[in-house]
Parts: sequence; structure tokens; C-alpha cells
Amino acid sequence: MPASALAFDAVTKRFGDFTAVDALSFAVPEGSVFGFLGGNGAGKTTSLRMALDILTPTSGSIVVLGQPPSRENAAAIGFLPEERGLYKKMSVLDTIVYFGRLKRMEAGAAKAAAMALLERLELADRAKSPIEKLSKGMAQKVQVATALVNSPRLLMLDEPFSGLDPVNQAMLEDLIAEAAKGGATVIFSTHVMQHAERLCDRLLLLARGRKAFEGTLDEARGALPSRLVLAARMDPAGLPGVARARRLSGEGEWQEYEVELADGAPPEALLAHCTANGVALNRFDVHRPSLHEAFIHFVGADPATTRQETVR
Ligand SMILES: Nc1ncnc2c1ncn2[C@@H]1O[C@H](COP(=O)(O)OP(=O)(O)OP(=O)(O)O)[C@@H](O)[C@H]1O
Repeated sequence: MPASALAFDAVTKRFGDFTAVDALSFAVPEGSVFGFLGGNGAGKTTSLRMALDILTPTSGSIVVLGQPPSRENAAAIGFLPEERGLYKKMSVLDTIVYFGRLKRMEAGAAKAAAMALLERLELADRAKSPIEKLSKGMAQKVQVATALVNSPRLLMLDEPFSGLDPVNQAMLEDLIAEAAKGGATVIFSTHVMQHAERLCDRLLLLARGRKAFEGTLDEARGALPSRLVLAARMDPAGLPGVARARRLSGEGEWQEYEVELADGAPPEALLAHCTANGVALNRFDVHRPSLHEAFIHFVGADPATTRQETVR
């Protein structure tokens, strides 16, 4: 097991009577890309703020890069806050260099890193523009650059994709993947499952401050049975591994069935059985559950419903 870049142990955060984060425990392995997923108000931002020592937990403990949250390891951390804010009059380049200097970089190194990032983000021609002359998406990219400038060991990005068009979202996905390849641990929050699906090694699903799931993408999707549609000449209900089969359509020789497999029965085993035993098929489509479907399974489509009510 690699060391954890971030670990929560039974962390609770209350604001008055309201519990925003409730006995939350999870660990982010060093060098991984970790998705922090949850609907609005799930507690993502509150959790990240506690990890950064902006908020103090009501109870429980947090370890960040081997120590309790404090400003001392700020130089090793890059942070993109949810509410974006940069000095409007400062130039793009000066802004990024300023953040690099805050992270104790030498002026020359900060400038070189800032220019390289601006090239990478296709903003080099805006280096001298004041922030106020940028579009919202461009300003967001500059803010991403402020989080990356010091090549942090730990990158925490709160909703990094919001406000970016699809091209820039893809660019940011590439940047995150590159940072991870270079050895950084990346934690990002989102409620868009597709980003997590493409990027994450592990993920945490939060629902109203509580952990609904922690694990790999495959584990999340594996919690739901695969949906299988096949066309056969015979009812597949009696075949090994088939829990239920429902006829969908078909006339004449070939009938289409939706097949529910028994828990843990892989679709490949059914296909191999049919091939070996001369069961003719002219369609065999496996639909693996998406992370979105897994999210609904764990969290419930309606945030007001409880987990018990929605888990099948
Ligand atoms: N300073 C505060 N005082 C009172 N309640 C707060 C405070 N900060 C957050 N909350 C509440 O805690 C809950 C969790 O908020 P948080 O911002 O962590 O959610 P989130 O998962 O980041 O949501 P979103 O996706 O909408 O940004 C919300 O109900 C919010 O209203």
C-alpha cells in the first residue's frame, strides 16, 4: 500500500446545528488521481478546505503529506479554490509568478514555469494582459496555472472543469494526467462523472456529508450488474449464470432477450458456454454500467432520498 497524500479519519464538520461533513474517513494514495464526487452541498468544498487548514474540523483528524493541515506545507500544495478570484489589474504573467513566489519559488524559476504553463494553456499571447480583460474561461485557466506553477506534490482542484468549454476541459484533463505522470497526487472535485471516468484511479462518492462509496472506478461500476442483450433461437433463462431473461422483441427464428446475470457471473463465461455448446447467437451486447449509473445506485438520483431507500 503506498503512503497516503491525504487521509481523513472520522472527520466531522458542523456549522451550528448543521452537519456538513459527517464522520468521513478516506485515504488518497500518493501519486494517484482521486475524484471527489458528490452533488451540490455534499461536502466536497468543506472537506478540501479542512485539508488546507482554511476550516478546522469539529472532530476527527486529517493528515496531509504526513502532517496535520497547516500552512507549513503550503509550498508543496497547489490549490484551485471553488470561488475564483484574482487581482483584476495584475497581468496574467505577474499573477502566476506572484503565486509561484508565494510558494517560495525563485523569481526566475517562477517566471520560466509561468511562461511554460501559458504556452501549454495557449495563453502565451495574453501574458501581458490584465486579468480583467480575459474571458471567464481564460481567467479560469490562469487560475489553474497559479495552482500548478510550483509543480506541487499535491494538487487539490475544486470543480476545475466548471466554466470551461469542451476544448479547454480536454486540455485541463491532459494537464491533470501529465501532473500525475510526473508523480503528483491530484484530488479534484466534480459532479460531472465523465471527467472522473476518464481520469481517476480512485474515487470517493459523497452524499450529504457521508461517504457513499470509496474505491476504484471498476469497483464502483462492478457494484451494478452488467446489462446484457442477446438474440437467440431459444430462451436463455436456463443457461448457466443467467438469473433472469426477459424477451424484448423479435419475430420468427431470432428473439431478443435482456439477460440479467447472477451475481458475479461474467458475460464472457456465458458467451463461452454458448459457443462450446452450439447455442446459436446473432447478437451479444454487454452494457457495462457507467459511473453515472453507479453514482445513482450509491447516492440516489434525488439527494433528498436516503441511501437505504435507493439501494437495490
Ligand atoms: N460557512 C458555512 N456556514 C454554514 N453552512 C455551510 C458553510 N459552508 C458550507 N456550508 C454548508 O455545508 C454543506 C456542504 O457545502 P459544500 O460547499 O462543502 O458542498 P459541495 O459538495 O462543495 O457543493 P457544491 O457542488 O454545490 O459546491 C452545504 O449544505 C452548505 O450550505
